[in-house]
Amino acid sequence: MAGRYQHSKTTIGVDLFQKVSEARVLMVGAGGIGCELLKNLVMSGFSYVEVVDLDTIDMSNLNRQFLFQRHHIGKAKASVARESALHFNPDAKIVAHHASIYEPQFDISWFKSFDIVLNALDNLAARRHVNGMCLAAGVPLIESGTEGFRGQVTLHMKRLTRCYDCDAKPTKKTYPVCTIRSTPSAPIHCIVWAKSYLFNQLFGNTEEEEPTINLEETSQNAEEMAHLRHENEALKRLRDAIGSDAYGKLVFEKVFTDDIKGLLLMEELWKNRRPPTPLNFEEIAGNRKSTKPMRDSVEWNQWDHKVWTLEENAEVFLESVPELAKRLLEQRRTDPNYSLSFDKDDDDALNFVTATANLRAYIYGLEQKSRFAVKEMAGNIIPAVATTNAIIAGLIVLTAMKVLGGNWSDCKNTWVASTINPERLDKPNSNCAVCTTGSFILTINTRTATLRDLVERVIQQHPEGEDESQGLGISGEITVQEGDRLLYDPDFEDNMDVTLKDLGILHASRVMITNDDDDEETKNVTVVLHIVHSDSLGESETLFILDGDRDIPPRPRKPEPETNETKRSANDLTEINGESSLTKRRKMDPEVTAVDDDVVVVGD
Ligand SMILES: Nc1ncnc2c1ncn2[C@@H]1O[C@H](COP(=O)(O)OP(=O)(O)OP(=O)(O)O)[C@@H](O)[C@H]1O
Ligand SMILES: [Zn+2]
Repeated sequence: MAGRYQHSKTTIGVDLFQKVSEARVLMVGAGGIGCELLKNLVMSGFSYVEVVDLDTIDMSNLNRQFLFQRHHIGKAKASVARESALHFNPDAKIVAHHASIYEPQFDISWFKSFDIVLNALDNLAARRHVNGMCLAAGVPLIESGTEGFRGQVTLHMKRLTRCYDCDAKPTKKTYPVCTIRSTPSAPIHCIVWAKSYLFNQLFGNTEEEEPTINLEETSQNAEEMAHLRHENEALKRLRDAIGSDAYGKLVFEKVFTDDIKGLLLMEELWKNRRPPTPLNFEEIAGNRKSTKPMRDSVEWNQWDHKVWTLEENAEVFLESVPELAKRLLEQRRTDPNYSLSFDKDDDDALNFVTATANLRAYIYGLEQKSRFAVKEMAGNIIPAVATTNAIIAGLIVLTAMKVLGGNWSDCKNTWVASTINPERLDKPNSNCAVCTTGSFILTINTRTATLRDLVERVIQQHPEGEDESQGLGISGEITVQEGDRLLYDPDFEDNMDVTLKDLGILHASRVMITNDDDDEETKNVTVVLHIVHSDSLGESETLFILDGDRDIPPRPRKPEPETNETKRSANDLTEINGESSLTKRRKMDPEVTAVDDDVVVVGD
């Protein structure tokens, strides 16, 4: 043991030592917090840990994810974290899964096999998924996050404390649609336009993700809305030219010349603003004779940090459009629905967004930015601090020990800023749409059962006079969804005779049932069904087995959850709501018009 420090019976007491060494721990995420945490766990006497991480090691991880070294680049984080942690305690049993936590192998019964779950994740959607699974499995969850010098550790246990979703998460940074589309007044507005609007319009999924203009037309903005709609239609037509040699020039002239000329006709807009100046393609790019790219005349590092000239921006724009178009068309040969999404680490995408944002900024007389600065602004980059991760990982282990020792009254949620602030645990939020919903495990043969079986027999069958376990007995108008995907509502019965399997409802799928009828008693009830596939159930015998929260009948909830601004995940401060909540929001709020990873454009 020389040179190695480990907790022992003497440092934490015989009883707790026993509980800790017998505990089955799940750690999700082996990044900045996860590396620190795994090392702490194995050195604190934990002897069984399963680690799940979907990623491989990147050069940029090495400065703080100290279980990884240069020769590990490209290898799975989970397996390398395991190997390295075993050097600290060769007796520990660590099981590594190089996989996403959403995979069906990580189903309810697997979650139930753990005594505690520790999240060391970096995104809201995965956190929400684990929260839902822990609620359904009845396993305590320790949630954590860091952002620069700030971080937090929170403890969640079904019915005892608030769940991860009890507190509303800050919504995405929002911008009025008119500021982004017609009257930008800061460089960030041009970056958002380039990244969230034009990039998606040209290379995104034009069927599903197309940002549309849904604003109510008022006399004030009717003219502007009509113009924006017209702009959008024209861009759609232009997309047919994708792949042609002239595509870059056509897009350039449309968005930097014609659309701006159209906007100038709306004199009202420019009464108190500096009017934009349309660009002239021929003057800026049309007459260039040299074929040597302008960037070749400067060092790469300088090129990244300097603010490009108008001509340089035009050149980069005209290079990046065909590059991205080529990639899109190649992929669409095998997958017609393929679309690109903006990634700050994709050189062509970043070049496109930098050049586009700068050309637009020039038009509006705004400051232009270097590629380096645009990357930071478009990617919402906040540096990770190893010390914060270490503090948080230490607090996670302390909290886990209290939970395993049954010492719940001593457990705290902890917020780290310039000081470490413990707070008592709060009771669940009675308006939380996640932990107040009934959650059931539905065992069913997904290959033979149809959506009709699910709706009419599992969900709607009235239990009156029958064995309670036979159905949920939810009456009235219901909606059945899987994630954002609508499977059934009273106006959409197309899939009724399709099997669950053919509808993509498989083992470990989660199906959400919402009762939308007007009856005050049952209004807004949401129930989650965790699907467990079983080959042995079929039509001739038992169709399904339902197991779950019968002791908490589904109860009404108010539509808006309580907000608690001070209690949010540090990681989520710049992070945005997951896809599903955005879609929900889009349904509720017709003014949410354009959506991407970290920006929502809303109506003025
Ligand atoms: N759905 C998921 N399933 C499993 N692991 C996940 C999932 N989503 C994220 N992760 C993992 O969570 C970890 C979070 O770690 P961290 O916040 O340090 O991010 P990172 O990707 O390593 O670093 P950075 O984002 O700063 O480059 C990552 O290793 C990531 O692969
Ligand atoms: Zn909750």
